[in-house]
Amino acid sequence: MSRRTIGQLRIDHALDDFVTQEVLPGTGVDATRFWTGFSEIVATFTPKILNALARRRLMQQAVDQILTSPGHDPGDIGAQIKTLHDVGYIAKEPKAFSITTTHVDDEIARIAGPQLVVPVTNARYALNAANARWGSLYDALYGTDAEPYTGGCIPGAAFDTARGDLVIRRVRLLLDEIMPLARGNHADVTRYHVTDGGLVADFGDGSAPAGLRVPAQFAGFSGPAHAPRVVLLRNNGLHIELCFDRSSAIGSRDRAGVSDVIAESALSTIMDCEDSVAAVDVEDKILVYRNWLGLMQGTLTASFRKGGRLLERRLAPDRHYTAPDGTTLALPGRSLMLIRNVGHHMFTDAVLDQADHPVPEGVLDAAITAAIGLHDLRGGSRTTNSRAGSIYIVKPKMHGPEEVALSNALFARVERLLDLAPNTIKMGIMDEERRTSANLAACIHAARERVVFINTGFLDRTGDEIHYCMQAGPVVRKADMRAEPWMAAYEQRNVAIGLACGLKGKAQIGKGMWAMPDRMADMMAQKSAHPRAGANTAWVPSPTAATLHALHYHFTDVAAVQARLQTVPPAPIEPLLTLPLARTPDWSAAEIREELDNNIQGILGYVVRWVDMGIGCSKVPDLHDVGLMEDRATLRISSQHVANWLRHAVVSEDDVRASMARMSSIVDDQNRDEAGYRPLSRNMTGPAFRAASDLVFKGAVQPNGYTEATLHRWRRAAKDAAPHTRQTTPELDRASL
Ligand SMILES: CC(=O)SCCNC(=O)CCNC(=O)[C@H](O)C(C)(C)COP(=O)(O)OP(=O)(O)OC[C@H]1O[C@@H](n2cnc3c(N)ncnc32)[C@H](O)[C@@H]1OP(=O)(O)O
Ligand SMILES: O=CC(=O)O
Ligand SMILES: [Mg+2]
Repeated sequence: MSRRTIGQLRIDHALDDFVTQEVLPGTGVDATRFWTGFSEIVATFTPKILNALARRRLMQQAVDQILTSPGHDPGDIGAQIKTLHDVGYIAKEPKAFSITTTHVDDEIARIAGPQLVVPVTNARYALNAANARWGSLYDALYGTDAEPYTGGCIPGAAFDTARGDLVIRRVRLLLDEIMPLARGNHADVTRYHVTDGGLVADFGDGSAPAGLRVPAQFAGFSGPAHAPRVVLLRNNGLHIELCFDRSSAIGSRDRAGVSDVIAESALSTIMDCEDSVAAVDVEDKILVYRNWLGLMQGTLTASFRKGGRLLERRLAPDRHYTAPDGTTLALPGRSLMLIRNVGHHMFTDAVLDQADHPVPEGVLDAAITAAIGLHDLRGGSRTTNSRAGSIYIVKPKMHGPEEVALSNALFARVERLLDLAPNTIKMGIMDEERRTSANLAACIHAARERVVFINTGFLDRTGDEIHYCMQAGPVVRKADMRAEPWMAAYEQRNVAIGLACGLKGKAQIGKGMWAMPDRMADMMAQKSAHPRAGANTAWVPSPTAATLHALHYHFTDVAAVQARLQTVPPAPIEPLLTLPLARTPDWSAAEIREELDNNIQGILGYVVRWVDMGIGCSKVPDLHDVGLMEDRATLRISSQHVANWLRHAVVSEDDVRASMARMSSIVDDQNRDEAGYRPLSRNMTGPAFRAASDLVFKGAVQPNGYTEATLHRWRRAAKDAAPHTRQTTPELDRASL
């Protein structure tokens, strides 16, 4: 790896070339200034980050001491809280305050709706996610189990007319509920048209035409007023398009000629450089940054073959309509994009410091992803991302207010490097570590001028909870975790503290991921709870899930819910700190084996694709064949769970090894059609298997139970052994045609 020396740093040549030749031109920042400034930032922030990591270790040591001290009663929360205050785990609460963040886009501050997350390394998926601002309700209902229909939907099968009719009826009923006519039903309409700036529905039976019950829900149209191609409706700030085409297969069978109903879906998307990607070296980091650059310049494309056809995907244009008053109305064609950087605990050898040590990766991410954001801010992009002039960075895995303050200082320093006005770089704070939940108001206070979201990342949060009580005793089964007192307190407090800190109307209060991408009926039943709990966004794993989850925000006016909740105080801290320990473990041998197999199968199924193929987010079928979204956070939970049960002898090392052997065959079977897959059961000394072993057998001593160090080490070993095992890149997509 050849390097260029600038200031105190030695920068990988490929990264330097990428930054100098691709990122910086057009930003007004020259390369020497960028790298020299970056070198100063590294010199300032590396010791601070190392201190923060040392403090995490000291904190866990103090916790271990508390939890294992003779006579310690895990049920005595009062005593624990006192000690946690003494060791500084619980910080001083700030006085009442309101955040002062400005220049926030409507998608974050004012409109409630789904947030999509996508691995930014996959250009095809990333483009799909950006374009998921708009999605077909017909397709989402027809193509999933959200609309129960005994016939099912078989991918690739001929169109099932009965199922299609059911979907169309369902959508009309939805419209009757959220955008009703003043009289009659949408199902009976034979023609929609625009007269005198209002929407008119004819019924074709001689009865009088009807307008909308709430005429202001008519937001615009395109095409001729007497026969629009599109009618645009709006409810709770979210739009729905009725599309008309009597010559299309669907429209020709429809009384009113409706060919599709398109819902505004993913209002925002998190382009992820963190837990859903496998980026272990400079080559991978450049792929991450190059895709983000393509998104911020509006030039990213991906070519691939689908259904026998060659497709090229690019960013969707904005959408234009005639407003009811005759003026032109433009709506964004794409999700508002945020970028999730890595946490403070990651280091990258893409750049080495004066002691030849890898530099903090979060510092590199902050500088480069913000520099890339300049293309959007300075008008150098073919498409616009932030209309409010902000760059949105999501910062994960911060432990407590000092670490938020550290990120805040880092962002401020990057702003100076890039000549940005203070607080142009906004911060999303993942509430996903225990010390952040316990001090949430202080965390928000530490970034009060730039915070744009708090979000319950319950997956990492569960992993951290298990790691926290590693020494205290065996934890409950994974599926029982959600019923533990800490979880309810965590979710309620996040909303209540967010509202108390003035996030309403300025920022997002978000809920976590739906991790069963194929179970859309279950998602529809359960995720409606998120807006009802006062969250103005919640994570979804796919564009289809975004379109369906958007419906929840039509039924619940989150602004009204938040106004109501504003007087509800946060739950006390005691339940939040109640450990999820199995009080009198009485699991049968079969239950223990089932729990172990379930965890090991998830670990192996995810890790083999990560390490051997560089795929950071996978849908892994569980033992009941339910596809689960697995990423590094779900891996953290499973590996910590096994490590905890090993630590407390619920399972033995032999049990774990036997489970790993059994589950290897199952995972091999699940991947039998995957090109280039190397069976685990025939490769038990290979890097994937060894990574999985390290994750469980060394899990108790991994700082905070993080999986990154182990995954990176073994992925690098796999790449060294077989350098062709690359993750999907646009180039490879093209090459594989
Ligand atoms: C705890 C946390 O940190 S959670 C955050 C990290 N998690 C994520 O980012 C989840 C992202 N989701 C994903 O990566 C995927 O949805 C998976 C891996 C879970 C499932 O992927 P697949 O098995 O390929 O999905 P499936 O076959 O059902 O659908 C594929 C199609 O959906 C699209 N798609 C699926 N997920 C996404 C997504 N998140 N964004 C954009 N498009 C997506 C694909 O582009 C593809 O469409 P295309 O063929 O037109 O390009
Ligand atoms: O990042 C999200 C989580 O749940 O963890
Ligand atoms: Mg997380």
